[in-house]
Formats: sequence, structure tokens, C-alpha cells
Amino acid sequence: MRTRFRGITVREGVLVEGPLGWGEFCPFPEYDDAEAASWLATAVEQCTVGWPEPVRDRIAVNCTVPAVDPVKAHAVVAGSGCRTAKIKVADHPGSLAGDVARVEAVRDALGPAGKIRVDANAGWDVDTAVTHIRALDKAAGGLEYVEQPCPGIEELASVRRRVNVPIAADESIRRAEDPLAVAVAGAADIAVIKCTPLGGVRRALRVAEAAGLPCVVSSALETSVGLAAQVALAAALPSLDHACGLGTLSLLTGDVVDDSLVPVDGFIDVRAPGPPVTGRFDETDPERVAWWLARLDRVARFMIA
Ligand SMILES: O=C(O)CCC(=O)c1ccccc1C(=O)O
Ligand SMILES: [Mg+2]
Repeated sequence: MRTRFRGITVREGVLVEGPLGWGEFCPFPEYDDAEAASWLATAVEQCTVGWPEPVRDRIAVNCTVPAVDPVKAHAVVAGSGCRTAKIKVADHPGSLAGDVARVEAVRDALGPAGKIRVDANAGWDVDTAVTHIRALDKAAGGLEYVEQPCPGIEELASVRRRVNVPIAADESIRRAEDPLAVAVAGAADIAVIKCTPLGGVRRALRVAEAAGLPCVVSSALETSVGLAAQVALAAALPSLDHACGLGTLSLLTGDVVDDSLVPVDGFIDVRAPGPPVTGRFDETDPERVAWWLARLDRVARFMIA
């Protein structure tokens, strides 16, 4: 990673090859084997059966601003070509002053017509969420939405009743057994959908339909190989009215293909990237290789379904 993001400084995964080409298996290290099985299903779908037909040929994306200082935040947005920015907030207790300064810098870089959303990654309790969202909404001159202000669905619903800013559910859908619960609880206005942890494009399309909410497709920090699956999901959703969080290759120091799925002028074209290129991988520690191959072997046993 270029900058520490969601606690991560190194991103690891495995590329698997099948009859249709390559798939990416990249569950975060803390996920257990049962949970990682849906990540493997995504890779297997990609390299064996492929994806449903797209209904659009390009995807509007947001730029993603890590919890960095205002000068860096301004530079990320100004260099991105995107009209929507997503800003990480609530990174640590006492983050409000820094969060406000980051949001103000992003508004300055984006101009009045741009959209700003913030992502708290479940970092607040209900009362903190309410006061911080009001302050950030003011700093932004209006927020498009707040992503996952609190951990629980009931908490999201309480926050949603108390603020005028739309609420998006992310972790509540990614790890929830029943994504419908988010909508049923009146907890969210928007569903953040990621096919990588949800078990593939087809499963993610069913989750989106079940949620019955406007969707935003967002990356799980894949290389271009895995990102292609997320782009395929965004391309196949029946309706898509928000920019998607798929401009994340710029958070990584490199990629495994030559023709990366990077946004141009705020859009990613719907296309398959070229094959992984030997020599584009970081020098790989044999211990990590052994760890991943053993994990792959264990997780495959959970996937029979
Ligand atoms: O949505 C984006 O702009 C980028 C993707 C992103 O933020 C993310 C990436 C990996 C894991 C979790 C998250 C998240 O949305 O919380
Ligand atoms: Mg999020």
C-alpha cells in the first residue's frame, strides 16, 4: 500500500488460473477459512464461467482519500479526475478536527459541484456519529452520504433517524448473514456491494436485488485481476446512480498486469485487463507463499456447495 489503509500496509493474494483465464483470491489475513470460501468462489467464477452480460460500458468512480493530512488529501483529489471523493474518517478516537480539515481540503480540491462521501468503517457509537456527521456535513457543504457510521444495524437505523445525511451500509452487508436485514431495519439508504467477499458477481447481483436499495460497488483492494470482477458487477447491475469505489489501484504501489484498470477522467471502461505479467510481482517471501498455498488448500474444502 502507498499509505496505510484500514490498518493495512501490505496487500497479499493469490492468482488462480482456469479455462477462462485468471481469478484473484485475496481475503484479508484475519478472515477464517469458512469466510474466505466466498472469496475463493469469486475467483473460481472469474476463471471458469465468467460473468453476466454488461448493461453499460463505463463506470463512474470516486477517488478514495485515506486518513491523511489535508495537504495530501487535496493532492489525491486534485490529481484524480474524479467528481466524487470518498474520505476515510473516524480513524482513531479524537479524529474530528483532522476529519473536518480533511473534508474541507477535499471540498476545496473538488469544487462546489463535486460530491463528497465519508466512510467511518463503524468507528463511532450512535451519539458520536450524530455529532460528527453534522460537523462533517457542514465542513463538506453537504455530504452525499455517510458509510457505516456504527457497527450494528440497529445503530445505523438510530443514526439514520437523527441526521439528514443518507446512510450507506458496507460492513453490515459484507459480513452479514442476511443482507435483507439492513433494508428491513430501515438502517440504510444505500447498499455498498462488493462481489469479492460476497462470492462472485452473480451472488452479489442477488444480494443487491434482495437489499432493494440503490447500490455502490466498492473494491476490496484487489489488483486489476480482481478489480475486473467488481467492474463486471458494476456493469451488470440493472441500475447504478452513484459513482463506485473502484479507483483503488492508486492506493497500491504496483499491479500484476500492464494495462491496469485505472480510471481516466473519472471513469473505468468495462473491459478485461491483460494477463498477469511475470516480474510484476513483488519479490515473494517463501514463507508467505507457503502460508497462502496452505490457506488456499484449506479454504477449497469449504467451497464445495
Ligand atoms: O470505496 C472506496 O472508495 C474504496 C474501497 C474501500 O474503501 C475499502 C477497501 C477495502 C476494504 C474496505 C473498504 C471500505 O469501504 O471500507
Ligand atoms: Mg466502507
